Amino acid sequence: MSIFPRISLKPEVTDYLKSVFLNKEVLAAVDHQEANCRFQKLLTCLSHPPSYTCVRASTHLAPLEEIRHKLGEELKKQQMCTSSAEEVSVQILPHPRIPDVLLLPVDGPRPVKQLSSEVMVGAQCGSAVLRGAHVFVPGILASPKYMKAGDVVSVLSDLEGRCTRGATSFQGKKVFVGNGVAQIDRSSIFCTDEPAKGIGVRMVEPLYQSPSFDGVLPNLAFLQNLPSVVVGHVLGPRPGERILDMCAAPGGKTCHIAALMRDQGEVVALDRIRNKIDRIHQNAQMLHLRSIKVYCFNSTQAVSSDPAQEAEGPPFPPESFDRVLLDAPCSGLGQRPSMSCTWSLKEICSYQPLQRKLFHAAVQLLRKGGVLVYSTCTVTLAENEEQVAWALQTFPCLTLQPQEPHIGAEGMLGAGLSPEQLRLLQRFSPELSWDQAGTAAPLPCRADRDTIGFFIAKFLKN
Ligand SMILES: C[S@@+](CC[C@H](N)C(=O)[O-])C[C@H]1O[C@@H](n2cnc3c(N)ncnc32)[C@H](O)[C@@H]1O
Repeated sequence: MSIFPRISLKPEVTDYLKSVFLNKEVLAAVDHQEANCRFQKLLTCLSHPPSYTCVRASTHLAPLEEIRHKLGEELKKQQMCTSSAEEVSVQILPHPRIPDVLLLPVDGPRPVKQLSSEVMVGAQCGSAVLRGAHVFVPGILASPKYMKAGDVVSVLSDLEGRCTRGATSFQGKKVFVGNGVAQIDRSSIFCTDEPAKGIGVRMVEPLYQSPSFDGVLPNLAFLQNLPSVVVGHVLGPRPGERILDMCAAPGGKTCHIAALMRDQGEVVALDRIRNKIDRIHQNAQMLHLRSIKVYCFNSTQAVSSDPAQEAEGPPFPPESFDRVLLDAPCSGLGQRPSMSCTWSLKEICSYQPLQRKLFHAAVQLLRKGGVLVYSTCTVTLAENEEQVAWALQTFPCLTLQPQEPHIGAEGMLGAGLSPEQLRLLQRFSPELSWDQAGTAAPLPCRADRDTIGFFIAKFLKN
């Protein structure tokens, strides 16, 4: 059900996206009204959270059923703290086709009454609350003047990033995301030299209720969007192989790859941003994975000009890897929920050249007969199908491969790809089933459709 306004974008970005979703090839296949209706649904579903939470289970450490049982027990304990014993029920379902996925329904939107006491949080924090998080202190922008720990407050998300930090009220564009209990006085948030950390508002009546995974079985249950889990399976790593993850932080997919290899072989994880590298180490340690080697490195320069170089770390000689994952930096327009994006069209369009540079390095580093997977969490043609068309033309050694599992839709029309090529691509398009019927379907059926916007292409190097 829609309760939030459509995602707010700069008009130039809306016009651009509309021209993408109503491109000539699309309009030759479906009528204008239908294409426009899909585009409007996209803008609406992007501002709403998916109707379930996806957990990747560490099946390299324990069987799925055991993890499912333990998770159920932990979440029951969590619920007992806020509800009476009769009300406690936790539904955790396995995914019918993906052996390491557990799905938990989200209850929402719920009829929660907004209060007069308002805590304003940043848009990113507001989106996290809609996916089950509490409010952490750094996310708080404004609070009532005399707010004390223990006060019951409403939490609202600042849609356009206009709320001044430390304000006592805010009249700009905002949306209500639920009620909670302040864990900290206002003075400890804004009037200290040492910035406070930890939970600032514990959500007790969120608009969308889903379990908080903060500290719950951290080594066995890893929160990850369903399409991101699909990427690991599509890459298909095998024990003993050497794999490169070119854009790895925070390491969700790196760890999945190592887990699928039963921690046998080597997974090289690169990321350009130094302070994100620690997260890859932490995640690998938490999941007991030792086959991961992490380096802070610009992957566009990861190919060594000296083919005889035998160094352990980057740059690497050409053809050093059995499989390469290029989970590319992208405009991120598929993320849900996302109520506003303040980026200019120039920013949105800035990723295509960088992705191509990374692609060049990926193809060189892959051995003949190896597999390359390219993925993004965005919805544009320029970063997805157009990149595939460009890659097939630029690298005659590459051919598109079928994906397993293929639970999303096929590629989108508009980049000149043939119907056979489009069928080999996997595009997660939540707008295609954004209606009452789609969200009312039983969970395992709707899980594959009610996802973030995402794209996956799999290539073989001949
Ligand atoms: C989509 S995120 C990766 C998410 C990650 N694969 C996961 O599943 O947890 C893209 C990452 O690319 C990194 N990045 C951007 N440009 C890069 C470059 N030239 N070389 C290496 N990493 C880069 C960013 O720092 C960011 O962490």
